[in-house]
Amino acid sequence: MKIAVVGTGYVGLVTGTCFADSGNEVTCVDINKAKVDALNRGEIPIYEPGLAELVEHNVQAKRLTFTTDLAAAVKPADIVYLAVGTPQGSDGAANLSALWSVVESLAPHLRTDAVVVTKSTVPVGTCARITSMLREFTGRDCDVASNPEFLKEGAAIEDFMKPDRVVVGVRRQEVADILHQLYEPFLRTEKPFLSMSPESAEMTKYVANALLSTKISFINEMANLCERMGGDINDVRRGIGHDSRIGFAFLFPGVGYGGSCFPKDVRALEAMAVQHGLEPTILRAVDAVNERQKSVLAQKIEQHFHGDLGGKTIAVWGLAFKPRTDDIREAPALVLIDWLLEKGAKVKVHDPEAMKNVRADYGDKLEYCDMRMDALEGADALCIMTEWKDYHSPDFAEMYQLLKSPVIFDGRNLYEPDRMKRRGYKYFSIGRPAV
Ligand SMILES: NC(=O)C1=CN([C@@H]2O[C@H](COP(=O)(O)OP(=O)(O)OC[C@H]3O[C@@H](n4cnc5c(N)ncnc54)[C@H](O)[C@@H]3O)[C@@H](O)[C@H]2O)C=CC1
Ligand SMILES: O=C(O)[C@H]1O[C@H](OP(=O)(O)OP(=O)(O)OC[C@H]2O[C@@H](n3ccc(=O)[nH]c3=O)[C@H](O)[C@@H]2O)[C@H](O)[C@@H](O)[C@@H]1O
Repeated sequence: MKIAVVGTGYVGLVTGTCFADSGNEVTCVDINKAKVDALNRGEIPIYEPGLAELVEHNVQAKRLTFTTDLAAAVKPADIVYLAVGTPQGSDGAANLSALWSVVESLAPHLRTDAVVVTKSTVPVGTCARITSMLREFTGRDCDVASNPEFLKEGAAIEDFMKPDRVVVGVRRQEVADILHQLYEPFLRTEKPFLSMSPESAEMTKYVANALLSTKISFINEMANLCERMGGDINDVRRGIGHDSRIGFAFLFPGVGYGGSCFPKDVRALEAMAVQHGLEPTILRAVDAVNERQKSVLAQKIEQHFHGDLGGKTIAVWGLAFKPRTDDIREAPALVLIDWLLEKGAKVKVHDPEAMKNVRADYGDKLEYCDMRMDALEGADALCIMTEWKDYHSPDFAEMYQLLKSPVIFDGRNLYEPDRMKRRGYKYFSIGRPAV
C-alpha cells in the first residue's frame, strides 16, 4: 500500500518506518524543514533504540522517504495517517490546531478512495469532526478512521512490531478490512485486532493512559504512607503483585510519571468530563498526587540539609522522563533541578542520552558530565531520577570516595537500603525506611 504519514515525531517516524519495513511505500511528511532535511541526510532527530538502523534499511530499500510537501505525499496515498502533536492547551484540553490545519491542507489532494486515519491521541469526537470538515472541503464523504497508538518510548519499535492489540475505530467494515490487511504482518502471534466505533477507539486510548497513570499515582500514595508508617513499599508491591487480579505492571513507585503523554492525556480526559458535565474526581486526584510526587525528593533533601542548600553541590543521575529515551518532556528530574537551582545549589548532571536536550534548555546553569562518576566528584549528595541500566550496579566504593558526603536520594528505588547502610551510605528512597 502507499501510505502518507503526516507528522514525523516519535509516533509518526516509528509508524512510518514500521509500515515501510512490512513492505509498504511510505512518505513521512513534516512541517519542520530542519527535521526533514536531517532525516534526508540520514540523521535521526530522536534517540529510540533500533530506530536508526530500521530507518536506514528502509530508506535504502526505497520504501521510506521524507518530505515537507504534503500535497505530493497525499496525492498517491491509499492511507493518510495523521500523527501530529496534540499538546495540552491552556485550559487542559488537547490543542488540535496542528491537526485541523493538516486536515484543511490535505483535503484538495485526497484520492476519492483514500482512508484518513488518526494516529495522534485525539479527544472523542475528533474523527467525526474530521469527517464533516472533509465533507465541507471536498463535497463528498471520505473514510475517516481512528487507530490509536499504544507504544512506549524506549521500546517503540518492539511495541509497534509486536503490539498487545490493535484498535481501530471505523464506520464501515471495508475500512476495517483495509487496516487489518495493513496490520496483519504485526499480528502473526494471534494478537487481537479490535474493530469498534471511532468514538470507542478514541476513548480507549485515553482510558488506557488514564488507568496506567492511576496505578502509578496509587502506588506512589501508598509508598508515601508506607514511609510514615514504617512499612517497605517494595515488600508491599511483592505482596500484592502475586495476586493475579492485581499483577506487577506499572506499580513501581517513584518521583511521579512524566513524558509527553500521561500528564496531558489525564488532563485532556478531565477536560472532556467537565465539558460533558461530569466531575472527574479520580482523574483530578491522579494528577494532583503526581504533581506532589515530583517534589518528594526535594522534601527529603531539604530536611537532610536543614533547608540550607546554598553552596552545596548536588549530583543528578538521570534526566530523561524514563530510561532508553532522550525525551525530557515533563521529566520529574527537571522539576528537582529547578528547585535545586532556586535554592542556590550547584547542580552536576549525567544522563546517557538526554544531556543534549537539557543543555539546549539550561545552557551553563548546570555542569554536564559525560561520565556518570564525574558528576559525583565533590558532590554533597547524589539524586537518582531515572532508572537507566547504567545506574543499577555502580562501584559503590569508588562512589564513596568521590562524593564529599556519602548521601544518596534515590527516586527509583534502585538499591537495597540495608546494603547501602552496610556500605556506609545515608540512603533515602521512596516508600522505604531511610537508613
Ligand atoms: N510519544 C509517544 O510515545 C506517543 C505519542 N502518542 C500521540 O501521538 C501524537 C504525536 O506525538 P509525538 O510523536 O510524541 O509528537 P512530536 O511532537 O514528537 O511530533 C509531532 C510532529 O508533528 C509535526 N507537525 C506539527 N504540525 C504539523 C503540520 N501542520 N504538518 C506536518 N507536520 C506537523 C511536528 O513538526 C513534529 O515533528 C500525539 O497525539 C501523542 O499524544 C501516542 C502514543 C505514544
Ligand atoms: O500515549 C503515550 O504516549 C504512551 O504513554 C505511555 O508510554 P511512555 O510515556 O512512553 O512511557 P511509560 O513507560 O508508560 O512511562 C511513563 C512514565 O511513568 C513512569 N512510571 C512507569 C511505570 C511505573 O511503574 N512507575 C512509573 O513511575 C515512568 O517513569 C515515566 O515517567 C504508555 O505506556 C504507552 O502505552 C502510551 O502509548
